[in-house]
Amino acid sequence: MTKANSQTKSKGRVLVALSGGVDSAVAALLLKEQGYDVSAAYMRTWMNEEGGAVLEDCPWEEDIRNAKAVCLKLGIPFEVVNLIDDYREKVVHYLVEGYRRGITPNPDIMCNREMKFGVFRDFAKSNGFDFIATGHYVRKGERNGRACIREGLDGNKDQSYFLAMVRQEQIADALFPIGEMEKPKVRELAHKFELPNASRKDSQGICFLGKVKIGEFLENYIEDSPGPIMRSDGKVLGEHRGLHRYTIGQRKGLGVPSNTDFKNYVVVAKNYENQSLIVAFDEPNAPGLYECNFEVHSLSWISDAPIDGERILARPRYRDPSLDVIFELNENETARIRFSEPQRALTSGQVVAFYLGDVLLGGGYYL
Ligand SMILES: Nc1ncnc2c1ncn2[C@@H]1O[C@H](COP(=O)(O)OP(=O)(O)OP(=O)(O)O)[C@@H](O)[C@H]1O
Repeated sequence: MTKANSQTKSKGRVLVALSGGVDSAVAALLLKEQGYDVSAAYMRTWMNEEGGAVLEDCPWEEDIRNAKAVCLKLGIPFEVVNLIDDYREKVVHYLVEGYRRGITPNPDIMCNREMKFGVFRDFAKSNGFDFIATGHYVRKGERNGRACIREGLDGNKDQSYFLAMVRQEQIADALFPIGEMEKPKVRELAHKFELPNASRKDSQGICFLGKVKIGEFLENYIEDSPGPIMRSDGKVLGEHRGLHRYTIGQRKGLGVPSNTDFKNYVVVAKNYENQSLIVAFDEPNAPGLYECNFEVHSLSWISDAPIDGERILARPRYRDPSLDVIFELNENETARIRFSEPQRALTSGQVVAFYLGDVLLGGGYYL
């Protein structure tokens, strides 16, 4: 086919968010096969230069090498977009301030709303692209005549939860080419087309933290602020280095043995008035550990808010199944939800995602 021919037949210009991993590489491959005019860009969000020793392991250079090699193989243009400042402001700041305030933020969800479908999308639009694409395991659908997101076909890889806080305009021109596929098929395609990263391991964890533990990262930003570790009956068991280092439901790293066979302590509350970390035996009746009722705030809907009588499902956290809930919409983008079974350790700042069947409706934050 001549260049002119291929251009007239193009389905439009798409900028693929290419991470260096296999999923977005196969997304780019599929779009090219489908007749789009494909370019790719790597978002540079790592803050290795300011994180000093903590972040020196960051594999961003390897990511870029992989992304570049994929583009060379596919014969598509590649560039690195430096979004470090935006990332610092929109994700890192939110993460650090959230921990400082005692909530448990979700930087992956923020990264999707503010970076991939925010700054990155704006960059694509201002450079004349018709679409952006990612390697997320989600499908595009339609609800009430508007774009919506459905769970990925591969139930084990579904990433719709992470898109719970994006809005209609952010996804209207987004493409998710691998959402209809199962992961083994994605790998198989990568091998078949000899993509240079076909055997690369899947990435894990918060996008910029890599191998670094969140506690170690936060040490760069939040000073220790010690206080007592206290049992719910008031007995002091030890001292902690700062409430921001703990989250409700945490069992590991507490440093206080229960001295009771088959029983472990678990964090059930953080009391900021006297800086005390409250622990209890990890049992179903531990105070505050299991709840059915939750207040949710800052609700965000991808198309329309659900209407009365719709059977709403809620996914309390990533990888949990979506469950029936009683949903009561209140004013000011708040709601009250009730699960039929008690849920363990859902805590302020975490996100609940709402669904109608496999359609992602939106999400909100636990109060
Ligand atoms: N640094 C980055 N630059 C560009 N796009 C990115 C970057 N990080 C993630 N993405 C995009 O977001 C998608 C989901 O990111 P996630 O970190 O969950 O990766 P993943 O599921 O392991 O996918 P991949 O195999 O493509 O890395 C990726 O498929 C890619 O499209």
